[in-house]
Amino acid sequence: MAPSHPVTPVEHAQAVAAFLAPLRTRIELPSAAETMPLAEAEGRILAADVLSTVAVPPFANSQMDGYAVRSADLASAGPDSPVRLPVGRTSAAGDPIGELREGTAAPVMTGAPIPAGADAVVPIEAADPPRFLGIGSGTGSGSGTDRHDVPEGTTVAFAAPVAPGSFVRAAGADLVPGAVILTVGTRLGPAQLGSLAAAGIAEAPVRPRPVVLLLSTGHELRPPGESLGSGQIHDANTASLSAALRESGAVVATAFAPDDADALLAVVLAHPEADLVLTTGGVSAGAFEVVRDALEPVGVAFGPVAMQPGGPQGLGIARLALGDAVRDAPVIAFPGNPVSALLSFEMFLRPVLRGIAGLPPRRPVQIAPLAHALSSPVGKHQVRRGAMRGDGSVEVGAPGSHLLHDYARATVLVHVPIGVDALPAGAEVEVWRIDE
Ligand SMILES: Nc1nc2c(c(=O)[nH]1)N[C@H]1C(S)=C(S)[C@@H](COP(=O)(O)OP(=O)(O)OC[C@H]3O[C@@H](n4cnc5c(N)ncnc54)[C@H](O)[C@@H]3O)O[C@H]1N2
Ligand code: MOO
Repeated sequence: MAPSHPVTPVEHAQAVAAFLAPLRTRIELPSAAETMPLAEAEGRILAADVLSTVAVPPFANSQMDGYAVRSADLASAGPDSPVRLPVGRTSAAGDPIGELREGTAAPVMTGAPIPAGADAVVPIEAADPPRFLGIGSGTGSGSGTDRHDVPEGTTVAFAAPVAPGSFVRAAGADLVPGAVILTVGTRLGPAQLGSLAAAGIAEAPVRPRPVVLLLSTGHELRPPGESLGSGQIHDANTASLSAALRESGAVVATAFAPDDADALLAVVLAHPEADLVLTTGGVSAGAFEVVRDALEPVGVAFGPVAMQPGGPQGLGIARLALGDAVRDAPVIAFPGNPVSALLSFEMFLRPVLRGIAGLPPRRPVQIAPLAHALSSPVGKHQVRRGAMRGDGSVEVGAPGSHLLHDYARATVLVHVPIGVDALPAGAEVEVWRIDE
């Protein structure tokens, strides 16, 4: 970034994406893959194609509760000339594959193997009688026992022919052995995890997630839950940015650094696992700018972005001395005001992290008319928090970068571009939905 004159938010977003490109490349290396049990793989990205070694389903099975038949046996069946067949042995889900004797019909339940020799299923509703008699666990033949055989002499009639293959789910219909189940880069959601499980796969190769050290700075901060002394406030950024980072697929470590440059560097050095250090606070023009003081001399550039809130930003590799060795720590520095910090995340970091995580990088965008007039600093891209009204217009809240509660109630972010100093009611603005 250019530290002396403001860059546009678009330019800074591109700079952040370029800055994190090496991290993305590293994460996407096949050799970086981790093997993860399915139960822990939700939301992760596949690091390699996954192939099936088995057929799914593994055997031909019935799509309906009914009778497995040879379709040829019913060729002459009609309303006036029903075909009556002796009832053979039942096939229930979980039974081994049986065999259908020629000229018989075998009760078959949904998901049960089609007996060898059968090529079609007639649903029970189309049989006469249209219900199973003398089989199952409710037949009174003794508690807990399932009856698979009907009494000798039982028959069933069919009043229509059946096409070969009717209601038969073929072996391998979902997956054949050797088929690619999912390709590299696929995000593992419910259907993907289920499909892997159906193919008997218990663990998957996934890409590592970026580890972000989130570092809040400022003597005035106390964790929520603690009482405040004079001049102190509760730390909001750790909560908001931790959630934002996790929602975008990152693993978060949190730390706090007081307003002391050496202490801040020590915290960074104590977290070698971090792929990225994200700081909040201590970057503007005050006399106690700990982030700037600590990191500017070791390589991080600070400067204004023409955005409001979120103007002061920092970006760069901090080269830190570690005994005789050095450690390069990629750093992104956000301003401390809670709205500024969260909007900085929204504009600069969220799209990149979500791209790495296989998530849609952009918010849903729409154009909406303003419910009322507003003003904006002409040299800055202003991002206001707003809410959609029932009539489709957008009501815009106050611009202050300390008004986090307003943000919490907002449903949209309202964008007022550089070069605009005022807009009348009814003017059309770009809004990003944040309520999904
Ligand atoms: N003379 C100037 N003053 C300021 C300028 C400027 O250009 N010239 N820029 C203003 C803008 S814009 C912003 S944004 C802030 C940025 O300040 P810092 O990043 O240095 O942040 P701090 O001074 O540490 O804090 C600002 C504000 O936010 C509160 N804060 C900080 N961290 C947290 C947290 N984790 N949770 C809740 N609140 C936090 C802090 O108490 C301050 O009130 O500078 C302006 N000033
Ligand atoms: O740019 Mo600051 O982020 O407005 O409060």
